[in-house]
Amino acid sequence: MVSRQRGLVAPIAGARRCWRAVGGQGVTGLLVFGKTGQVARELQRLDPGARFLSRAEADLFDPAACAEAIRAHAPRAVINAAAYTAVDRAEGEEALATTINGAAPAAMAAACAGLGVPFVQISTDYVFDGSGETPWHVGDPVAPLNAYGRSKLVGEAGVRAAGGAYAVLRTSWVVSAHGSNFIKTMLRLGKERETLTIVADQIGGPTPAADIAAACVHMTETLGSEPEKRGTYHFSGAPDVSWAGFAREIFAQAGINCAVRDIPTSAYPTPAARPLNSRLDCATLETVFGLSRPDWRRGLTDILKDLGET
Ligand SMILES: NC(=O)C1=CN([C@@H]2O[C@H](COP(=O)(O)OP(=O)(O)OC[C@H]3O[C@@H](n4cnc5c(N)ncnc54)[C@H](OP(=O)(O)O)[C@@H]3O)[C@@H](O)[C@H]2O)C=CC1
Ligand SMILES: Cc1cn([C@H]2C[C@H](O)[C@@H](COP(=O)(O)OP(=O)(O)O[C@H]3O[C@@H](C)C(=O)[C@@H](O)[C@H]3O)O2)c(=O)[nH]c1=O
Ligand SMILES: [Mg+2]
Repeated sequence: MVSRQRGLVAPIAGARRCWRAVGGQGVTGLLVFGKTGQVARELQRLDPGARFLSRAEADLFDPAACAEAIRAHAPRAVINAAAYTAVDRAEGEEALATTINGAAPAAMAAACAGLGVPFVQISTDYVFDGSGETPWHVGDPVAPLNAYGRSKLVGEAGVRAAGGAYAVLRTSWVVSAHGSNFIKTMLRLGKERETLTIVADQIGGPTPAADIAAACVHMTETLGSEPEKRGTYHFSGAPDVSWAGFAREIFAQAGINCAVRDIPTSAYPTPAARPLNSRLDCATLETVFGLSRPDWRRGLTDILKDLGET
């Protein structure tokens, strides 16, 4: 479990005191692309002294401008929490998604490598084709089923090619009190309907954005002194569950009286195909960075409290 209160944050806070303000652009030296997204907001909560770049300040559609922003801020570390995340819309906008999710992180990673500072890129379970039932290892073959997954894969390759002290952190099913996500959709629909039909054959790990933010910060800290830990890692909440099972737990914890009926993916057609098996084997992250899978049920409790639902 990533401890948001003690284990993880305290040592980071200690390390933070050693950092000096860089060019008046944030006091901790951490530069984050993204300001309004789920992970970006949790990073703000965790490290309010970091510098967060909005789309107006750094548009990922302009990768060179993103690299220039990094050089201008001269940060101690960079986390990319911005991305094109509209999975279905990406089917009709793959070139746009590929610039934002592919070329921009590649340019950021190259700028970070040039400055010798750590860079963390967040990627996705959607790089896998979802076959089988065993959890995906980091070295398993990738074969995305949709445009979003392909665009994220381009980003992964670009970040690796840049070298430097990078980490590609693949996560899945991100949830928080902010932005749009499955918990918020279920709260809305569950109050309107008596029954919902939800796919029960897509299995994965819902992951609280707060835990991803804590993991990213911890990884930038570690990579600063141990760049040999660069690489690709998996991080998802436990236990693995279907979307239908996830919906049931949301309604149970929120006290919403809405029945969930299991359906197969084939009964819920969407523009983008989604993987059935999104289970991620997160063992390497635990071995190398000491970060274990957070229990998403506890994260859900926190999110419902944040939303004023409980
Ligand atoms: N959401 C999920 O379920 C999952 C997400 N991920 C990955 O995790 C990371 C964080 O995702 P999450 O926090 O959910 O993202 P959100 O969808 O909540 O937020 C996306 C962020 O990216 C910004 N953004 C989008 N396009 C641009 C652009 N052209 N230039 C600058 N900023 C832009 C948005 O800004 P604006 O407000 O201006 O639109 C917003 O801040 C991403 O890399 C994503 O691929 C991985 C697995 C699952
Ligand atoms: C609203 C609804 C959804 N569903 C299904 C559709 C889908 O398979 C699943 C989840 O729906 P979403 O739209 O939240 O799924 P989606 O936006 O594809 O979520 C993905 O986003 C990207 C960014 C990622 O990287 C992935 O890890 C994953 O989190 O629930 C139902 O079966 N019934 C419903 O009533
Ligand atoms: Mg979505």
